[in-house]
Amino acid sequence: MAILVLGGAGYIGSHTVYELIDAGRDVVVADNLLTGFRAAVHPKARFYELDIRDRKAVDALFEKETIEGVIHFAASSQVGESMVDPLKYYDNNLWGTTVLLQSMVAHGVDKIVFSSTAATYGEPERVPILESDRTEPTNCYGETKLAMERMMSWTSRAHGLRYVALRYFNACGAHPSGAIGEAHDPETHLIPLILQVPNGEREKISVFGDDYPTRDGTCVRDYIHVTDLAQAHILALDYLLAGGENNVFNLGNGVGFTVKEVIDVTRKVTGHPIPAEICPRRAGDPAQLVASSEKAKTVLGWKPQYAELDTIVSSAWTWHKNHPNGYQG
Ligand SMILES: NC(=O)c1ccc[n+]([C@@H]2O[C@H](COP(=O)([O-])OP(=O)(O)OC[C@H]3O[C@@H](n4cnc5c(N)ncnc54)[C@H](O)[C@@H]3O)[C@@H](O)[C@H]2O)c1
Ligand SMILES: O=c1ccn([C@@H]2O[C@H](COP(=O)(O)OP(=O)(O)O[C@H]3O[C@H](CO)[C@H](O)[C@H](O)[C@H]3O)[C@@H](O)[C@H]2O)c(=O)[nH]1
Repeated sequence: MAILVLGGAGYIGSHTVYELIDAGRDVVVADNLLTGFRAAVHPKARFYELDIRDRKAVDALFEKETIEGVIHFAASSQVGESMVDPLKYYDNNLWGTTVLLQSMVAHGVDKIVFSSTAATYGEPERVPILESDRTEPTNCYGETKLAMERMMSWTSRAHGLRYVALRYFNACGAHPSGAIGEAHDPETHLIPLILQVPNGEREKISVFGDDYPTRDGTCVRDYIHVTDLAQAHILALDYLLAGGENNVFNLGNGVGFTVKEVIDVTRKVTGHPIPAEICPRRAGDPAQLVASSEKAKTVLGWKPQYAELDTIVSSAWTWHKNHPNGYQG
C-alpha cells in the first residue's frame, strides 16, 4: 500500500516525500512540473508526470498503484497572481480537485490530507487565529482553498471520504541535509527574495506597505519550517488511517514577525546589510496572520522542531547559497 503525494515535486511536497521515505513509507509522486522540479523528487519515490485535471491519467494511476491515502499539494498558490488571474485559480485549484475527488470516489480511495492556508481567514477577527474563527478570504487564492475545503466536506457526506485540511501559515526553510529547498520561478515569497540580496541576485528588497495597523506598519506573518509542516502531514495521514474524523488544523509557530523584523533577522544571519525600499501595498494582503496551533499539538501530537526564526532563515540561507539557481544548476 502506497501513499500518493500530488504536487510532490514542489517545495512543501518534496520535503514531505523525504520525511515519508525516511519513515519507511512506500511513496508515489504525481506532478505536472508546472512549478515543481523532477530533481526535487526523492529517488526512492515512483514518479508520474501528470496533471490532476486529466481524469484518464489520474484513473490510470489509481488502477496501477494500490493507494491507501492521498496527500494533495497540487495547486497554484501565489496571492498576487490570484488577484490578476483569478480564473487560473478556479481552473487549477477547484477544477483540479474536482477531477481528483471524482477519481478517488470511483476507485474507493477515501482518505486525503490537503494543503489549505491561512489565506482562508482573510483579515482575522483576532490573533492568534483559531480554526473555528471567521473565514472571509481577502484574495482569490484563499477563496479557492476555502472552496476546496467545502468540496471535501460535501464529498465526505455523500461518499464517505475522510479528509484533513492543514491550514499552513508561511512555509519557509529547507531540508536539514541541504538536498532540497525552496525553488519557485518566479519567486514571490519574502524570505527567499530577501536572500537573493546577499546572494548577489537583486540589489534590495521591496517592502510592500508600511502603513498597516501593526507595530512597525509592515505586515505580520507566522513563519513555519517546511520540515515541521512535512511532519504534520504524516501525523494527519496516520490520524486518518487510524479512523480519525474530518478535521481542520492550523500549522504555525504562534509568533508573528513583521516584514521589517524578518529583514533584520536575515541581516543578522547573513552578515549582509540588505538594503530595503518601502513600496506600495500588494493587493490582497491581510495586515496580520498568526496561528494558534494548539489543536494540531493536542489532537495530532504535532511538535515543531525548528521554531526559532533565525534557525529557519539559516536553513534557507544554506540552501540558497549552495543553489543560487535552484534545481537548474
Ligand atoms: N508556500 C507556502 O507558504 C504555503 C502556505 C500555505 C499553503 N500552501 C499550499 O501548499 C501547497 C504547496 O505549496 P508549495 O509552496 O510547495 O508550492 P509549489 O508550487 O512549490 O508546489 C506545488 C506543486 O504542485 C504541482 N502542480 C500544480 N498544479 C498541478 C496540477 N494541476 N497537476 C499536477 N501537479 C500540479 C506543481 O508543479 C508543484 O510541484 C499548495 O497547495 C499551496 O497552496 C503553501
Ligand atoms: O518582496 C516582497 C515579498 C513579500 N512581502 C511581504 O511579506 C509578507 C509575506 O509574503 P509572502 O508572499 O512570503 O507570503 P504570503 O503571506 O503572501 O503568502 C503565503 O502564506 C499564505 C498564508 O499566510 C498563503 O498560503 C500563500 O500560499 C503563501 O505564499 C507579505 O506581507 C508580503 O506583502 C514584501 O514585503 N516584499
